[in-house]
Amino acid sequence: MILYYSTRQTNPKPEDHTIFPEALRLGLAPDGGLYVPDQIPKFPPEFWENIAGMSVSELGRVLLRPWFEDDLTDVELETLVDDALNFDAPLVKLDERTYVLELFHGPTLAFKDFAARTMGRLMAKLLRKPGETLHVLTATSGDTGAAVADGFFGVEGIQVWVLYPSGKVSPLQEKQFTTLGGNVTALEVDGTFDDCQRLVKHAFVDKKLRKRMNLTSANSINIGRLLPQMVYYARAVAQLQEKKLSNKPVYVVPSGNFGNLTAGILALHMGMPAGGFFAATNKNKTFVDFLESGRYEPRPSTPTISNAMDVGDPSNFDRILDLFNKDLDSILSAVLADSVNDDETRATILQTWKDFGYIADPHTAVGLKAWQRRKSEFFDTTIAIVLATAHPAKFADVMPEEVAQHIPDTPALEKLRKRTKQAIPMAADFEAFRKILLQHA
Ligand SMILES: Cc1ncc(COP(=O)(O)O)c(C=O)c1O
Ligand SMILES: N[C@@H](CCOP(=O)(O)O)C(=O)O
Repeated sequence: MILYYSTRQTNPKPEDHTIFPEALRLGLAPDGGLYVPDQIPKFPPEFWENIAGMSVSELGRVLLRPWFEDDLTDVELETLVDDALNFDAPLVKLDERTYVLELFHGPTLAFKDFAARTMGRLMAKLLRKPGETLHVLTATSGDTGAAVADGFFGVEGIQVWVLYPSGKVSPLQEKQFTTLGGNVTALEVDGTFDDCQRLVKHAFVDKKLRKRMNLTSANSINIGRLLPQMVYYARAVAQLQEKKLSNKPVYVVPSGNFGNLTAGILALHMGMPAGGFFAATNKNKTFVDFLESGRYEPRPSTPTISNAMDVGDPSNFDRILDLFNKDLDSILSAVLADSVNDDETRATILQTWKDFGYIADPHTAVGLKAWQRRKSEFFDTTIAIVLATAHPAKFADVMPEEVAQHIPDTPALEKLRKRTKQAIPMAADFEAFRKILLQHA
């Protein structure tokens, strides 16, 4: 049975472990650490070599099976996964060595849909109790809020709170989580994304609040978010086989809170073939500096045009350390990192359009630029899979006009433009947050 312990436990004893539904419910461990699994099921090379033709949901059924052995029957898991993961992640070729894995074909047009839809269904199945409300706290720099709002909207017994930094998300992202109403309440925080994340984390260690309210988190601090994110990495492997390409690509991951990268590393531990991981950040480069200096020095985030990655203190850092037994050399043997500024991001969007007729959103462009700059450090046969984390239509306002004008219509987003924003303004102050929450306890 897979059990979970907190990253803050150096030598976890049996009583420090918890089962999946409890880790899902608590979100953050009571000591403020992140839950990590005490073992990772491994699939043999023959499995990974023979997955051509498997869809996202077929891969989800197989890969997630060992993780939920004690929580869901085969039929329950299949139904849940088929319903949640009902869209593809196409692998698109740019040149001989560069492919993009498009993760934006879900309802809110960003990679968060894979996990938010699966997690919403897991919470509804495993955590809801008749007559009780489960309060789902979510800090967002744009996309998580949208995916969680969509994935949890109208689910009975669940109240979603989305905290976002005022003026620091794109207009369409904001509309995605401020116009639904119902069980989704948006809190517009006068501060940065890091402030939003701090307020959410504080709520989980506030004993009074926890006693009065059934709280959980839909951010990547919750282990329930990361397990489903492994599935699209496997879909990339399947497509490499379909295209008869090298089975050991480098995965270039545009990174902010490092949930996406952590999910890739979990997949690696499950036996997924990979030539390595490449974390691409914008100017918020706490992790890049850590790999260079060995010192983790979080700092306030600064705004960029790849706003969803504006994170100065990435949540999943401790999980990455844990997955590599806190050994910097082991991390360095599997993970490279680089930082890309806004001018380089804009230039890459333009160049990618000119060279390949491909429209990359600013987050994907950060990944493309990092790969272009460092690809000479890899064998000439190494190919990169750059994770395309969002649809460009969400960020048209900050993209070069010559490219933005070619973004295809996205009816789902167009409809949003006419909707009216509803958000409660809030100072970046825990007492203010607690007061609002307690009014709904
Ligand atoms: C479009 C986009 N790209 C990249 C990221 C960074 O992902 P992660 O926080 O998992 O590192 C985010 C936000 O999470 C995002 O919304
Ligand atoms: N980039 C994210 C920030 C929250 O990250 P998460 O992966 O921890 O939910 C966003 O778009 O909201």
